[in-house]
Amino acid sequence: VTDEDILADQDTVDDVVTYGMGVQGQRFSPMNDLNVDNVKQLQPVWAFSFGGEKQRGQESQPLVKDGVMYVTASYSRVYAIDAHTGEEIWQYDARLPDGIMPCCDVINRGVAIYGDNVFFGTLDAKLVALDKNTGKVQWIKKVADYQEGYAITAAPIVVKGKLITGVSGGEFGVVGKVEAYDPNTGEILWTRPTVEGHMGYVYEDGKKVENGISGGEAGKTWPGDMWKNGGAATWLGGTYDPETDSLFFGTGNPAPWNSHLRPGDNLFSSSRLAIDPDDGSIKWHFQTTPHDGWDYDGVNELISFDLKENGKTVKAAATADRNGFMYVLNREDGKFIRGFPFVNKITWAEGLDENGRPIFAENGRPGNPAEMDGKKGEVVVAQPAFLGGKNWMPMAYNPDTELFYVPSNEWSMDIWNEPVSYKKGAAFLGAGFTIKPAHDDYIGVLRAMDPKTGKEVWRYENTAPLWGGVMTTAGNLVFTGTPEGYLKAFDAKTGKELYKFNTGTGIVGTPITWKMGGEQYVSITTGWGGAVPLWGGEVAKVVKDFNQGGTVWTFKLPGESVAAR
Ligand SMILES: O=C(O)c1cc(C(=O)O)c2c(n1)C(=O)C(=O)c1cc(C(=O)O)[nH]c1-2
Ligand SMILES: [Ca+2]
Repeated sequence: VTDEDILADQDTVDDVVTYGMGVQGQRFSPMNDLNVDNVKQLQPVWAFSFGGEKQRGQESQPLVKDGVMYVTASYSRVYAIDAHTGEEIWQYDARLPDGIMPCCDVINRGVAIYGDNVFFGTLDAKLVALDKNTGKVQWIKKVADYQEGYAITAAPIVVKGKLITGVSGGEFGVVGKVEAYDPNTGEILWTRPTVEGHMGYVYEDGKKVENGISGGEAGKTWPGDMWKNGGAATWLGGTYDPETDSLFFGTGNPAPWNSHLRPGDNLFSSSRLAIDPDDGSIKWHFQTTPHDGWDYDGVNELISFDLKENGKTVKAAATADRNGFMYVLNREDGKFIRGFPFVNKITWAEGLDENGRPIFAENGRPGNPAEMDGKKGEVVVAQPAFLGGKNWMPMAYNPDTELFYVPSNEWSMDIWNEPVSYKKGAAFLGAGFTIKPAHDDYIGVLRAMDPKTGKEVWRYENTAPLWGGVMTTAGNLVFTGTPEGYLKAFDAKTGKELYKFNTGTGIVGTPITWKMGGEQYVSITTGWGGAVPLWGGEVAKVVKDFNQGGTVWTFKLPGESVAAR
């Protein structure tokens, strides 16, 4: 796999070599062999079990290259599978220490591929390079200290010959960062901390050279020393826009959750960052939730697209935030074009100002314990819940319909603050919460959103929270999976449900499609898990009976039973 293969991924149908089905992350396939007229006939061709006794939370998006599928599973495992037959080629199991601390289940979202190697990040915060033909380890590199609470759950990406990763750990007061490594050797090339005050570095011939303090200096938007454990984890990885030569990484919650301990905007938490892939410099930032007090991590993917409006084409990008607002930005400079709610109710803000900054609602923030009995601050009911109007599960953009397909949820939480102080490797929250459904009969809403009007064009309501990614195609289709276990397909223009198939366990994975032997295939990982059953409060009671398991399913239209080799 070359840089050219990676940059062409959204247009080439024979393989899927990037997380996002293209570096811009649109998750759009130009194929229409499979379409609204024939999708009803879609049938499984094989299913591959991840096996093992401890499978859960399969959030991986598979990659496919030269008839081989590369997919990760929980507990930092990788499989290479013959994409024609579903037979295993090799398996790699990372040896994890006992003390790993992923906040939100033992998940992994996928591999990157470059040259003859596949790469992935582990729950003990390492990058691993494996020979794509044999699964043999090429190198292993420690990215951060898991004992401080660091982990890696995102798929890395390869941009301009560099392997780029984010880190998890916002709930433990780590310092978020984005880093680039040499894919051939595993040597670090640059590091960019995402909390104001920390120094970035580039490495020249093995020498560590200062490359500027993030935000210029410490203490501008943080009180005292709070920036030293400020969170802003880059835990969902990033996208890349070749036209502006920018990496787009989101940053998670500031630490601790209790916002009364850190008055100020707390840069660069709950933000989107445009980063120079050559040296890790920050080109611009857009903060969705300044002084976040609700765990509204700003990590959700920023998808580049051409916004055609008033006879002009703007290089735009859009993101649907945990905080309930969807944002359309100019991706050249990060300027706010427009923003609008994509969920039914937002309690913490009254709206956005002309720069996209939230207008905080009075009494929307959980209270300060210091103003109560010192043990627990005033409880507020906040919507969306911290699990978000949308969480990690990627949306998709279809340039034919010019709509975004957003997997979203409607729920609220009781949230309160408590005193807390930083202790290495311990949860750094200073908050408690209980999540509650917002409606009697559904939580999940797959919605088609128009980035020009901010209007919802169609919606599909799902009983359980939606926690899987979305894909759209030139066949006028939208695919996603449900925790109830169904792979579903909808008409991209109308939202009419056209297809469903019960995979037997809840889906929190992300579908892909590719062509092999002249036929269009669709694959998705299945296996219930992720943050909802762990942190979902009253929602977790509703979803606790979904079976776990772990399988990758592959589908195509009836025809030859096994594609021509
Ligand atoms: O701040 C962080 O470092 C961090 C990391 C992760 C993660 O790595 O999965 C999640 C979250 N936060 C988080 O707040 C969250 O709601 C969440 C849901 C999930 C999931 O995969 O279901 N991961 C994470
Ligand atoms: Ca978080």
